[in-house]
Amino acid sequence: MITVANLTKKIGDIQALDDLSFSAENGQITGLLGPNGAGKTTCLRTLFGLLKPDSGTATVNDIDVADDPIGAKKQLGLFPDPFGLYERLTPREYISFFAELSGMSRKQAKQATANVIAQLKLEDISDRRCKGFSQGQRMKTALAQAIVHRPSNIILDEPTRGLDVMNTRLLRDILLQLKAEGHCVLFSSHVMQEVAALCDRVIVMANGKVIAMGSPDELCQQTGKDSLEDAFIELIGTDEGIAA
Ligand SMILES: Nc1ncnc2c1ncn2[C@@H]1O[C@H](COP(=O)(O)OP(=O)(O)OP(=O)(O)O)[C@@H](O)[C@H]1O
Repeated sequence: MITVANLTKKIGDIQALDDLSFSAENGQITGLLGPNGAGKTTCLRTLFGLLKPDSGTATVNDIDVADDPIGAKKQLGLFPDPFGLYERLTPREYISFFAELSGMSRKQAKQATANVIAQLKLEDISDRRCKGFSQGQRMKTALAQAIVHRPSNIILDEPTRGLDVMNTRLLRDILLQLKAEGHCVLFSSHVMQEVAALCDRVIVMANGKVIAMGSPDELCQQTGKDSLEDAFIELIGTDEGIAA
């Protein structure tokens, strides 16, 4: 479970997070939906301990990220930018490097890497260098890295960016599988269809604040609209920065 409580963060003159509070439950996919500049990335970076909030707390399975960053990270998988893979490494080397960073012994890391390679059906590329990989191959390698240590919580920042339809569907299936296994999945997006199709709960954000939260159906009911897209525009007051 992931909880943020009263998070504030000012970057330069911009109030990127403004008293932001919400939680994401186990066994659910929670979407952080907001227009460009809403503060989604800032929130996720704070959760992963990459940014220090000015005030408020971020906790992962009740571990305060600021007090125990290593303990919190063990419970958290971060889906990184798939374009930032180490090109000289093979997926097997890359994934097991991160498994060891999470605190596993070399032997445990080797086994965990073999398991995740089988789970994501990466066998055909697992011993090729990442250089030249397609976007889908990169996505799967990045995701394998995020889940190799079996974290109970996974956060993903705009995971479908740059993916084609097939790979978007593949990622969707993997997220649904993680949810079915009881993981807490939190992802940010400004793509309405993706959020409507996947999320049990949606946190609507703008200007660093929570504007509304609920299931896609509840948000439609709250606003008296038929689609999440119309509900979102009603809540935010504009369709700027949103993709259908
Ligand atoms: N390093 C930085 N320097 C200056 N301003 C920043 C920095 N990081 C974030 N901001 C500002 O903080 C606000 C929130 O940015 P953030 O990247 O968290 O939004 P986002 O919701 O992830 O947007 P997007 O959908 O465009 O990725 C924006 O106004 C952004 O310009």
